[in-house]
Amino acid sequence: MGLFDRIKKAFSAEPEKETPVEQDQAIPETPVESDATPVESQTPAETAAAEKTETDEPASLATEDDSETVSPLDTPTAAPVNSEPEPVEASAVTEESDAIEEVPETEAVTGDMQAAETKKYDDGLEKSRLTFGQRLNALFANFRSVDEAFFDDVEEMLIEADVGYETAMKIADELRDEVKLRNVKKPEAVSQAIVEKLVDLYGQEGQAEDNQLHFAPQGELTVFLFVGVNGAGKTTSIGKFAHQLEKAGKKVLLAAGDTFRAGAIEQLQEWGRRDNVPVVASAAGSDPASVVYDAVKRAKEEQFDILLVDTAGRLQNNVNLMKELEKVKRIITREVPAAPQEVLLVLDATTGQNALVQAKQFKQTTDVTGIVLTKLDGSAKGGIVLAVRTELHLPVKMVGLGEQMNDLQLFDPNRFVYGLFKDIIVGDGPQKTADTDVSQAIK
Ligand SMILES: Nc1nc2c(ncn2[C@@H]2O[C@H](COP(=O)(O)OP(=O)(O)OP(=O)(O)O)[C@@H](O)[C@H]2O)c(=O)[nH]1
Repeated sequence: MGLFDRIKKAFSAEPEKETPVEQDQAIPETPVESDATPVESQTPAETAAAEKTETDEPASLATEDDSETVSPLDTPTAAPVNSEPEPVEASAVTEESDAIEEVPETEAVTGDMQAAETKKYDDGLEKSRLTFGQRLNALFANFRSVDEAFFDDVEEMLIEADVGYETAMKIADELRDEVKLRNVKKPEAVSQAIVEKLVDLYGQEGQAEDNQLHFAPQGELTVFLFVGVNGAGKTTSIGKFAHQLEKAGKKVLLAAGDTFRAGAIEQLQEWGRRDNVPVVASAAGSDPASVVYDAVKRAKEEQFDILLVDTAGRLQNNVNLMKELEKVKRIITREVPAAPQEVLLVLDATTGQNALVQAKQFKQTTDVTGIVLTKLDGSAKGGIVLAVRTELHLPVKMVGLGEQMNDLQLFDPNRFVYGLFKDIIVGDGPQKTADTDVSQAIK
């Protein structure tokens, strides 16, 4: 089954209707507990309600009390529920009780959380979705037949949607073959074929594996280095990420490696206060490598789990700043040979093709392991994810889908594609999915 079929199946499934267990029987009323779970106790119903009203504060205004939200990254390795299922009332157990076992409460809880995550993607991608939808509509408004002029229009539409030139050509070429093969003539069938092609591109080259974040084994220090141009969202992403790691029970330390801009140090320190996470910082203008050295030393001595390193915004073509970045990286590796586990390039999705150019040059000069694509919520250029993926072969590991503390999400291609094309993909809207990648991210 191809990725596209899997997505359609996942999102059009109606599991509730088939089970004899009522939703409130499947989900226990009592607060869930787990020794392994540092997340505040919360009933799944509360979790769902909180997610529904989506009252979590904007990242810029966040306080320490954000207990109403549970994001995927809040989900630690262990499921946030008792491993012992709540007993189901005798009256609810019928001869169909086999089916009850097929819907364990853990799955129901996970389903609620997954629905909330899907909603974040849907909301965050609204602008891009509208753009794609409008472009497809415009394309088919003057549709006469599937001829060369039509394929030229398709190419143009895809380029405008920021999927990248190479990707646009590739899709248009494959579409020509597909249309011939299937003998497709109707606009709906052609538009479906376009979406299928886009979706298939995500499925290629092991996307499911390498968009994972890599952490050091338990008990060892993980270091993530954040790089990118000014204003891309590095500091904000670190702040959001630290918040989620901390809530997942990790001991997190931040390093204010952006010593170039005094405001950046203060900004990170402010995040440290909100997240209740310590920050290693030095005066503006000091050597970033020495700040990072101090941070690694402290992280090792005090047995922190994760160190997140902020760096100064730099243009990818500034040789000196790029050398400085290499020095920072060398120091980390000298002190912790397996680190940094991730060098995350933060890109601002609203900059479209410019983000692609930046990524190309950073990739040439630094060992970037993945992309954090921010501000997708403010961008109509969601197609850029495709371009980064197919033209640079760099995995998108996290996406910024809004200004809330929990709007930094692990990148999930299924949710992303659905969020982008849900108006076109045939289905009943977001339902439970079997995807558990997110909870596996934090080790
Ligand atoms: N809407 C939205 N805004 C975001 C997102 N991520 C970051 N921002 C905003 O983008 C702006 C810049 O973010 P910073 O974190 O300061 O960027 P930076 O890369 O650290 O910038 P320098 O410190 O100048 O290098 C801030 O106003 C953030 O609130 C996102 O996913 N969505």
